[in-house]
Amino acid sequence: MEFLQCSEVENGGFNKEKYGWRCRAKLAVRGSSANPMIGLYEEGTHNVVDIPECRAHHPNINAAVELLRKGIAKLEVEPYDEDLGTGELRYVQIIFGNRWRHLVGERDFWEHVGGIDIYLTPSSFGQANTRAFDSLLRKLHKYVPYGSAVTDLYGGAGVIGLSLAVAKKCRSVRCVEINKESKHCFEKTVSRLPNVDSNMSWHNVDAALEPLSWLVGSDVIVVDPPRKGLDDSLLSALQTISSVKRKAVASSSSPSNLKEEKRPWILREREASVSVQGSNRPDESDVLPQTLVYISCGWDSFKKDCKQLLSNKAWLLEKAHGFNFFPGTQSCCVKVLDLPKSEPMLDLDNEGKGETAE
Ligand SMILES: C[S@@+](CC[C@H](N)C(=O)[O-])C[C@H]1O[C@@H](n2cnc3c(N)ncnc32)[C@H](O)[C@@H]1O
Repeated sequence: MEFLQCSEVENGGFNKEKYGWRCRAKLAVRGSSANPMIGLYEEGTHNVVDIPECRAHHPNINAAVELLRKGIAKLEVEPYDEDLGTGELRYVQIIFGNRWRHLVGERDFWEHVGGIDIYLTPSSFGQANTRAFDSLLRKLHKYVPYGSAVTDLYGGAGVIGLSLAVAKKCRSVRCVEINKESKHCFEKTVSRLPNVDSNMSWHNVDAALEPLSWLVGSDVIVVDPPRKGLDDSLLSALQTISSVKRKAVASSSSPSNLKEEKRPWILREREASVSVQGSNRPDESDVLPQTLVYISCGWDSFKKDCKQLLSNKAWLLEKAHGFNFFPGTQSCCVKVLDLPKSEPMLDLDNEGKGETAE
């Protein structure tokens, strides 16, 4: 399929920094084989709007759509008909999957974000709007104390964790990611980091499995889940950890007293998929998270998760910031910092319009 060429969009065939084009597309196909419509739903309907010259998509996506249009007509492929439930082609996804063929241009794709060089492959998650992401990271850095132990859940190639390792001289950074394709990106990125005396590791693990074991040992937890939000098991682990912490404070437990408590989790030695050791390897099993940073690209799931975290005062919301990752749309990316010290500042029923805009 000629579409494979679109992987080049991800691999540096254009200047994302400058234009901020979207380089992935999921489009609906309707109409007839003679006159196919390939585009997005009109707001609030399932009427497909043809967008042959979409200005938000990279031109290569538009070119691929044009090629598809010709192919549908030539091969007489019948687009889906929602009323009749008939047809052969309903949606197309452009630039997805984990098999890529290098056609032209540089084989390696690096971008500079969060103060470090990041290596990305087409099959690893990459932020579409690097300029907005860079602003988000710079803001995030301010909330992470120097020398923290950080766990970066839903970490992709580890961009957030590794930028923190460098900027905040973190004593440890653990990145947890379900997509094994991102391991190579983490390794390559680490290879270009300046000298950092930090224990850095990347784990190919489902964050929903044994989440407590990722929370214990961290001062700061960063979560950056897909649009569906946090997994239930992680949400309840975050609530559990908060109540353990409150109990510890109430009984003025020292860390060593905490160690003696019967704890509901067992820290099992895990085999890290990638591990880079700094000189400092303290026993972190008594450290509990003080700060949770929630990066969200799904407002509804974020509201739901946040309400649950704020219930029973498990966590208190300190700050929220909105970032315009998708210019020309109503979507924004929200970064929230939960710290157990002040009252909520964000009105969760205000449909995401009340935060500081960046
Ligand atoms: C919004 S992306 C964020 C990636 C990364 N933080 C970044 O900024 O590049 C969400 C990531 O979560 C990963 N993911 C989805 N479900 C997961 C799970 N259950 N456990 C761990 N990672 C998961 C996805 O593969 C994806 O890389």
